[in-house]
Amino acid sequence: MAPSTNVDPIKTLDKNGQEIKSVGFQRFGFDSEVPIDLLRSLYLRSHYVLSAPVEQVDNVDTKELADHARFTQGLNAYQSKSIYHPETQSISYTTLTRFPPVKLLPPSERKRILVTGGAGFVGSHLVDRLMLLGHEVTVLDNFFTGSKTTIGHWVGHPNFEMVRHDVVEPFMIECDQIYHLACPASPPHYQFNAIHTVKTSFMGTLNMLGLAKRTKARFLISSTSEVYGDPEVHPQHEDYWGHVNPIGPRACYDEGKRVAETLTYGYHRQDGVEVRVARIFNTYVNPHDGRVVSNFIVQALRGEDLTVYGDGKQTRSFQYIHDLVDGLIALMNSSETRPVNIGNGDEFTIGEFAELVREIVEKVQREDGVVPERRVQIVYKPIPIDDPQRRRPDTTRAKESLAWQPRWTVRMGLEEMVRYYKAKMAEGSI
Ligand SMILES: O=C(O)[C@H]1O[C@H](OP(=O)(O)OP(=O)(O)OC[C@H]2O[C@@H](n3ccc(=O)[nH]c3=O)[C@H](O)[C@@H]2O)[C@H](O)[C@@H](O)[C@@H]1O
Repeated sequence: MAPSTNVDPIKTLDKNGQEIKSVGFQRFGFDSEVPIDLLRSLYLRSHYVLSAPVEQVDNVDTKELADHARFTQGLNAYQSKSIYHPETQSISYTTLTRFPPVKLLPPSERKRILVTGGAGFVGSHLVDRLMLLGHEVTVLDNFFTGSKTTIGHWVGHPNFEMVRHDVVEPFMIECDQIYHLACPASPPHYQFNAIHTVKTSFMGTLNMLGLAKRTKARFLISSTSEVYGDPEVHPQHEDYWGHVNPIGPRACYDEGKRVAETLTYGYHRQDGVEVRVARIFNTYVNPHDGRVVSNFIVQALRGEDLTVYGDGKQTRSFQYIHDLVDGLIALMNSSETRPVNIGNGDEFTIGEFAELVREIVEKVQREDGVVPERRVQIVYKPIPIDDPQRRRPDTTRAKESLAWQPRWTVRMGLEEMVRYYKAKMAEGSI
């Protein structure tokens, strides 16, 4: 059952019109470069579901195959296709018997890397990269917002381990590096159980710092632009102390991350733990996330109106996941111990962003010959409490200390994301 090849694969061009064929780089003695096509082939891997009635499993809809082929471009040998049977609402999973090639590193270069929250959106993309680069990766996740399907394609690989574990409880393992990403990050998710969110930030970070201290592992925490709150300084530089409401509905996350940073520097000063602090700014995310990028794309693809909260004049600056993963790996392997903003400086009002998503979805639909029944509209809903009014990172420090700057414009990233969401919709998983 070979995927259709008579479709034009998507191509992403950089700011100079050159096709982007790989992500990552070699810096600070750590090689993080992998082909982008290989990464794309992983995204759809365990979701690679085709619809077919039970009796027709060998003859599935080629339109779905075409949508997948368009996104993944190749590497069919490593794809597995599960089958969804609509009439019985059941799924026949296919598990992988062959993994994509990973680098063979000498033991002296192969690191044992722990990724907490490794089944989340950022975590799973980081895990893909670290695995392809030949490291030994252990994922800890409680699967509250993360999902096994994001990293299922590595289960069984000799370099990979996945453990269901909540970081609020201690965890013992030997490791060289810890990427501590575990914490729900979407406002509806982190407000769902505010106390557990604070506990995750405090107890989780305490436990992982304790582990770093015992093993002498280098510790990187994913902090957030939310430590700046509703900022009075624009753009936000790392030296700005922030403007956070300590008792509002967002406080469980904002204050949680602030105390997590406090703990991190406590262990650094008192116990000499090697620490790295990444303050991550808005990043494109998975469907069902509840944040603005996924809401708008899914709404536009479904032909539903785009919901702008408030008057849409509040601003955000969006970065693509590959840039973020590049930034995290560069920071981990650099000698920078101060907090570093990782984000894209292209600032949009949410109203402008809604229009951009609508325009890009329309462009993709035109390319695919889809004629929507009507043009989706932009509708306005109440603004959430304490919603920050302006947000844009000052990334001077990342540029100077890590030689890092974003490669993906918002438009490039959005086009790829729309294609990805479309492929997932075609298989029925959105
Ligand atoms: O990524 C960040 O830097 C941080 O900010 C996010 O918070 P926020 O920027 O408010 O994320 P969204 O929920 O995506 O909202 C962005 C803006 O779009 C608006 N929005 C959101 C969703 C929607 O359907 N429509 C809409 O207009 C929100 O009101 C807000 O003004 C999250 O709290 C954190 O994941 C993260 O650490």
